[in-house]
Amino acid sequence: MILPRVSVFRKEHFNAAHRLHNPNWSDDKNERVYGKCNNYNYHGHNYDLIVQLTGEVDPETGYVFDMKVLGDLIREHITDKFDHKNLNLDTEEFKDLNPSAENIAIVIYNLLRKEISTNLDLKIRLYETERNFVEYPTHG
Ligand SMILES: Nc1nc2c(c(=O)[nH]1)N=C([C@H](O)[C@H](O)COP(=O)(O)OP(=O)(O)OP(=O)(O)O)CN2
Repeated sequence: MILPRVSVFRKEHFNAAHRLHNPNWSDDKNERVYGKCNNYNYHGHNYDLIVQLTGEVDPETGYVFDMKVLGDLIREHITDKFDHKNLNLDTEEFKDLNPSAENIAIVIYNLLRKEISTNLDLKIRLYETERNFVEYPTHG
């Protein structure tokens, strides 16, 4: 029997500070490429995170995945780690990784992927501002 596949979404939120900076470049080049995002003393964003899971609807529960449990997983593995943190200074993940929206989405994906069955496709959408957002991965 072919079971219908549905996507479920959970939205969470965290605030964090960061600085976009490439240590292999001169200060001038960093300023030219990243502009105000290279501010020496960091700057903050209100990140909106949308986690998408896609899979078959379990005929017994009617669920693809319990969205309450998904919220708990995101809080435990993502927002408790990054909320109200300076990503460059306070987190292991971005010690040597530029905390662009793209890299933050990849890090979040890799942290959550370990927690969720591979029967489910996982996709991350991260809003850095109301107008700037990224998705990872680009397929699935
Ligand atoms: N590919 C990427 N481009 C940019 C990133 C990024 O992570 N990946 N980050 C930034 C800035 O950190 C931040 O997003 C601010 O960008 P900006 O466009 O200035 O922010 P707003 O949308 O709030 O401002 P507007 O007034 O709409 O310009 C930049 N680029």
